[in-house]
Amino acid sequence: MRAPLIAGNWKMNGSLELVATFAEELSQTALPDGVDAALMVPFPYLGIARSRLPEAISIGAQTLSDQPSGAFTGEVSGTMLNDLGVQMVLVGHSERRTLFGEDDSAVLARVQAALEAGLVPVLCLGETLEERDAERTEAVVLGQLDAVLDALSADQRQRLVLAYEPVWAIGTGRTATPEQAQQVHAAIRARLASYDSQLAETMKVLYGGSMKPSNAAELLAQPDIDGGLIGGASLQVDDFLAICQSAG
Ligand SMILES: O=C[C@H](O)COP(=O)(O)O
Repeated sequence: MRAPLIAGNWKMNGSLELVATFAEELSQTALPDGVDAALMVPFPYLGIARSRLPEAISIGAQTLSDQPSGAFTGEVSGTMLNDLGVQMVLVGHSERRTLFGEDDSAVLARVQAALEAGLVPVLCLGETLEERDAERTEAVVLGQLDAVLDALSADQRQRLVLAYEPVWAIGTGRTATPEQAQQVHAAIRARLASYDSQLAETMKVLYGGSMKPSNAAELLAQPDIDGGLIGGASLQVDDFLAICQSAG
């Protein structure tokens, strides 16, 4: 049984005031039984988010360096994140792949750095609209998955969370239909089974891309969708909580 995980990704948004709002609301509102929640906040807010938000909410970063330490001005290592009590980190988000040139080997290096630091990597996968139109969705998504899983040990693979995010649905208001999302999630699950049947049973595969309170329930009802990676709607505490309720 995979407990659903609702993870908010604030991207480069938010403020100390928003952290305080979430801290207040989330300390007054219990999450539904059996639902895990996480917030991926910008680097400057990680420490205060960890200290002010309830322990039940995991705190995540949005990227990390592929290096453990050294002369890499501006970078943040997995060990530093761990020092702050951060538990998770996004890796391979499409905005990192597209805007910051992170290819599959850069993504793999960051997954390995996260594992080395004791963090849970949330590995993001997804196709562009052009790739979907060319009927290459599964080839692209499974290729991104293999590029990481092939290089990890069986034990390391078990520590990942996956997020399928069709690039054309991110921040566009255009959500994959539940059937479209389920089809890709099922293909991911089948590929996981080709590595290890236990892995396919236990690994959480989240959906991301314009998930909001009005569409979360039907997406989360799909058998292979184990939660959501929420961008825009995670900036409103009421919307974030409503999506957590939908997962309950
Ligand atoms: O990480 C979150 C995703 O990029 C989804 O963002 P969105 O919910 O604003 O479409």
